[in-house]
Amino acid sequence: MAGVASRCGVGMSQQKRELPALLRLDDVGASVGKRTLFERVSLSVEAGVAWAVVGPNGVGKTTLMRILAGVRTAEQGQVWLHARRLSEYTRREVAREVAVVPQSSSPVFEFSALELVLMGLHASRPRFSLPSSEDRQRALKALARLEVEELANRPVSSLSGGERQRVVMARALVADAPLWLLDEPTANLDLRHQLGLLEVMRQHVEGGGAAVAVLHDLNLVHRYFDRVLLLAPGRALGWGRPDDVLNDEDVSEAFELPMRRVEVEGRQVWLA
Ligand SMILES: Nc1ncnc2c1ncn2[C@@H]1O[C@H](COP(=O)(O)OP(=O)(O)OP(=O)(O)O)[C@@H](O)[C@H]1O
Repeated sequence: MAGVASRCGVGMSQQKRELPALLRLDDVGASVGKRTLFERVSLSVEAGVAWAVVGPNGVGKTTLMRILAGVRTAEQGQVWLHARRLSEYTRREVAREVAVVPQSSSPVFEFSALELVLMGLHASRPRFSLPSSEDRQRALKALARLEVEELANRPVSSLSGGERQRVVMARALVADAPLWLLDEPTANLDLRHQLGLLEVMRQHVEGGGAAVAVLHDLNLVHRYFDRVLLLAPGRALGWGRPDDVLNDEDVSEAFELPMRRVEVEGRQVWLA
């Protein structure tokens, strides 16, 4: 395996030098108790770029997303949002910059789908203000974009896993935050809706936003993501362009399973 540094050299700063980093990780590491999950991860999330985070169960993907969202402090290194340390922002300031789609969300209260989507607007509205009719139209449009408009008045607790996932994605869409953090956004979705959701993410990125998403399907990484971070138990194996980072040797090592990448009709496909 080549060293991490050689692959990190495929930094986006060389590719899109003109675009400022929204989020930057400097030598970031995380551990739980005495167990190191990963260390020395240094990368930039720039406008116009989608990053995927991949690796086996329990390797630290959600932990990393929590660090990027500012709800967990990294044991090592620094995270920068624009030019300031992420830790210096208030929660409300972070929410204006970062929209989060968590791995799974169980509603505590009986909100309707529309109310849940409207929560995406809270950070950019005066405190305790009621949503305007324009806000409601925006939220309905976001629900329609995710093909769940007809669920607007349904209690979120009554939705199926896949329906709820798309409603939560609509909340990110309406928030208008430049950076999206998506933790397994496709987990509960059938293939058509997985592709639809990733098209929505792509549109956000092409429009000058950025995204970081945890994914388990490596085939989708090649198709929808510009950069990937590959985590293995105890360390980050590499980060950079999917075609470089996701090689047979490193992917097999990370997942502790012999895996092979083949090309089918111009697409990269993984075989186990
Ligand atoms: N508060 C905690 N206390 C103890 N261990 C924790 C805590 N939070 C996370 N862990 C452990 O840290 C490891 C990484 O968890 P994390 O949720 O980041 O993994 P993941 O890569 O997202 O996994 P998955 O693919 O299963 O979602 C796991 O072994 C988890 O049990």
